[in-house]
Amino acid sequence: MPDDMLPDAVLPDAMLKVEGLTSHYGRIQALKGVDIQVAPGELVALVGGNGAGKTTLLRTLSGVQPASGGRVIFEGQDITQAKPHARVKRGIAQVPEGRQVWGPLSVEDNLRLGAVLRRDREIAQDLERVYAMFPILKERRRQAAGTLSGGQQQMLAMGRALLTKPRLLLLDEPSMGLAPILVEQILTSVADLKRQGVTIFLVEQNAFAALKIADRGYVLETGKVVLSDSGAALLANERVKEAYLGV
Ligand SMILES: Nc1ncnc2c1ncn2[C@@H]1O[C@H](COP(=O)(O)OP(=O)(O)OP(=O)(O)O)[C@@H](O)[C@H]1O
Repeated sequence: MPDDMLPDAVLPDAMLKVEGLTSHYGRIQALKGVDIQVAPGELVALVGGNGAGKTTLLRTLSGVQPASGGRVIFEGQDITQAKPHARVKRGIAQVPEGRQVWGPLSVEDNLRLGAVLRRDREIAQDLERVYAMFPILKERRRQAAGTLSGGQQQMLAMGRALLTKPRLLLLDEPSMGLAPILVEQILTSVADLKRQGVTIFLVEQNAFAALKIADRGYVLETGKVVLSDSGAALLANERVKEAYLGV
């Protein structure tokens, strides 16, 4: 393990522990033994270039992509083989790359889809919380989701994930395809969510924006973690600056 990696002992109570995780597409190995930890209440960013394996890692955490080796431990339970819906029930929600909202359905029906696995009666309250966070969604709640802009669809995808009442939110490239001002707005919302107590694992190609709000970060290259440190230290790291920040 390189000197700049955090040893396991630093996070004895990690909410999420990823140990030696591997994943394949046929003969292509996309993840080559990934070790990552996220403590309760943390906002942890994963940055890396095209094809590094970021999306594959998130899909393996949410259970839609099988792991070929290693382990995923969530709140002390081994969930490496658990089905996606079982992980949602345990409190893991993923906001997928490209939003994937249901275009013909209304904004509010999209949000309610996030709550279909819930049995409690607090859904109306949580819906109001999402509307308070993203007032534009309340304004457009009866409108078809497909008519929203890219930034609004990202808010909707985040709102839908929040309706599952997650303890761990997995975000895949929320800034993708958005104008710089919207990137800032979306990532400010992500930082707000952390302040409200949601633990967040944020995958981003926009390394600067992600590391700026992250407590800690990991750099993934060709399926392996090559660096890990606080968000601020990674922003100041020469290798990160050169490869991901264009400075
Ligand atoms: N469905 C697939 N079939 C075969 N290979 C795939 C598939 N999806 C991804 N890969 C390969 O796995 C590796 C990791 O891809 P992945 O999409 O996880 O990277 P990424 O870091 O998310 O990149 P991007 O930012 O471009 O989405 C790449 O080499 C990619 O070509």
